[in-house]
Amino acid sequence: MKRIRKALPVDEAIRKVVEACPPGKVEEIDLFDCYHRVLAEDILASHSVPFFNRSAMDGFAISSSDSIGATREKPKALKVVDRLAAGDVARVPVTPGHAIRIMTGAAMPEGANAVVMLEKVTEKETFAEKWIEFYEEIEPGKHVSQIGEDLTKGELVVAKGTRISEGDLALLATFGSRRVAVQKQPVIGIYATGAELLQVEEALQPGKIRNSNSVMIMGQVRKYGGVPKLLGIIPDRKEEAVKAIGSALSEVDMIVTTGGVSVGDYDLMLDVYEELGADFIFDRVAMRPGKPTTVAAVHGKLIFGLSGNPAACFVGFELFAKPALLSYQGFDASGLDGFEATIAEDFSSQSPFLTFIRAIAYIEHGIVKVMPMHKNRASMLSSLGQSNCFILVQPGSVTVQENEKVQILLFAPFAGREESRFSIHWI
Ligand SMILES: Nc1nc2c(c(=O)[nH]1)N[C@H]1C(S)=C(S)[C@@H](COP(=O)(O)OP(=O)(O)OC[C@H]3O[C@@H](n4cnc5c(N)ncnc54)[C@H](O)[C@@H]3O)O[C@H]1N2
Ligand code: MOO
Ligand SMILES: [Mg+2]
Repeated sequence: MKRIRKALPVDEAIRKVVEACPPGKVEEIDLFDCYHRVLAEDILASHSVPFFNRSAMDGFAISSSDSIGATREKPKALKVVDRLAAGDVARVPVTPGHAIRIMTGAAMPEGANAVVMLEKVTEKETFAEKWIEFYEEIEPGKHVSQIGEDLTKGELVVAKGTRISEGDLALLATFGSRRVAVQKQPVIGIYATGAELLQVEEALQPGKIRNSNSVMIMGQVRKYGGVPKLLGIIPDRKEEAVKAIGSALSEVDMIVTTGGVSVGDYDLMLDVYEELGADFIFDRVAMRPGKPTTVAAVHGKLIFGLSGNPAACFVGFELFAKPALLSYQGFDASGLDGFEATIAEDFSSQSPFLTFIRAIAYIEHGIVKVMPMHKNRASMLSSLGQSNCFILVQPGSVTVQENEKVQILLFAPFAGREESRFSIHWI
């Protein structure tokens, strides 16, 4: 029986994907492999930082009371009784009239509560005794990093759900977290479909094209923290496709296929999914490009049937596979990350559906501007490389004048264009 395909609004389709997304799993890995992974536990400070009062300068640890009355004309003199490198612990305390030479990061000796910088003293040696003279009063705590001034024991240091940055790595190392609980990265199987497809390295042949979607999806999977698994090209034959996708399902967390989801004679993907026992989440979306995008669940795993047209495939991934990848890694992925931008030229469109126009967003004089790309058909690749966002255009006949506001959806950072750069005023 032929399926009756009803186009779902984009927001509803995204919500349904997120609802159907199985919760991700947690694994424990080495800290040194954690960069950009998603933390699966709260990290609390297991001790204060600093853990001991320490010198913030190379200088001399003194008791500030020994500096009272020091001036250029009447310097104070203290006898130097020891020397401490970072990592040392003082052998003797600082007693009145005495100082200890101390390096940045070394623990403050008992009896000392301030540090005079090396540059602020005159060093003298008399009869093998070392002395310093300095010329100003030193307030208590001067150049001393106090216990817990950075972090106090028990404080939340890195929150569950954080994508671990290089700074977070330093914090985890500080607290001895060599093994870290992180969200598992979803493994995404990628199948291209179509008799016209050649491998990337193959010579062109009449009527054929190279498979460009698979490697593009691979990049998108990596961008959102997944692990891509290229599964190759399947021909437009139902039995082979059922076998190939069916056997791949056990090895991956989700599958993305491209092509074969429209209404053509060789568009068999929906039949293939059906044969695999799929629950269809939707089989058409009220959008352009990517109208025939289909998402189904087979044995609890999501299959994304993206369109074969390169730009439609790209949009389908950004709208529906991205939230699933993020959700699997523990993020709230139910909303779209939209921004408002000022359009840089007049624009008009006519479409019965919400349309995603590839565009370049950049910052000009502190304002987010957006320039639509001109080659915007679903089948066109050329604008995919440079663009970093979609302009969302409502259905119907739409005209936008230069400098009017539009909604954009970013899928890459502001970059790649002179206008996006600005000079830093260093002074
Ligand atoms: N009668 C109708 N025809 C079409 C409709 C429709 O509603 N009625 N929808 C059009 C729309 S919209 C789209 S989008 C496409 C969707 O096509 P499919 O998802 O079925 O994809 P294919 O037919 O397999 O291929 C379409 C196009 O994309 C090229 N392609 C496919 N795979 C790749 C790949 N891996 N790398 C690069 N390019 C690929 C393929 O050669 C075709 O040119 O259907 C419209 N038709
Ligand atoms: O919906 Mo199709 O993706 O416009 O070309
Ligand atoms: Mg087709």
